[in-house]
Amino acid sequence: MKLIEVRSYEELSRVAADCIIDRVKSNPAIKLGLATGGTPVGTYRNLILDHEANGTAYRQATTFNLDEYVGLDPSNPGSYRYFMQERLFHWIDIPAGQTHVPSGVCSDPERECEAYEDLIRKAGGIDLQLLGIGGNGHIGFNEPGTSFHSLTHLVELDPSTREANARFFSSREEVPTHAITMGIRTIMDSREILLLVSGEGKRQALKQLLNGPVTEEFPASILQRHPHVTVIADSAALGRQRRKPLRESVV
Ligand SMILES: O=P(O)(O)OC[C@H]1O[C@](O)(CO)[C@@H](O)[C@@H]1O
Repeated sequence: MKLIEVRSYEELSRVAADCIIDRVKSNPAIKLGLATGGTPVGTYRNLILDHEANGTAYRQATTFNLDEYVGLDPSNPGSYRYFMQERLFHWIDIPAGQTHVPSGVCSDPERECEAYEDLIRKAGGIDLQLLGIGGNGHIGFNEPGTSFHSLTHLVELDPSTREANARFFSSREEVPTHAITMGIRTIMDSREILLLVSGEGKRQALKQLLNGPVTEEFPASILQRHPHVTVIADSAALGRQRRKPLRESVV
């Protein structure tokens, strides 16, 4: 894995956006895997600023989001479809039909999962997958114990994940109990992965990701086996201050 150490969340967001912009420019019909949560918000802000200032085009791009809460329709502000509309899709020139988020309100979740896998496969797979990491090592909504062979599936959320995501809802009880998520294998099949880690709260998870064993008890650890992963981590997550702006190393 390549590790890029940055000083701050702002720098992390700029570096991540620059990487995405670079890939979009060299492959305008790119298939992008996208993430939600607090971490990628600054990255999306930078993509929008760049689109406005430099006209980077997303007309030919296709996106696949990692996950969606079960029971929340796209008009619900807690849903990930709503999040993506507000934070990115509305502000760039990507056609709505080329943005994909699993449906949280389908009548048959199992079929929805299979259909989502099919969509990704028919698109030719994901070129670049953006990821955040949960404090317990989850990627997407793949909680500890998830099989490394899993494809898109229905999950019951860990209480710690519901607790961590309660900040996006008006009360803890409103956080859905289930979600549809790309599986670990779906994520690992991406040709390139960009993982963002920010803040003191992620320090332990980052340490385990970089130095721990590969185990299903810590889902993100499988990324050590992917041939093309870049981790961008800020000082707070690394637990050390950086005076110089950027440092790249192979870990
Ligand atoms: O960026 P955050 O809000 O810390 O979340 C980390 C991860 O947790 C999730 O929000 C799921 O709980 C992922 O979508 C995200 O990648």
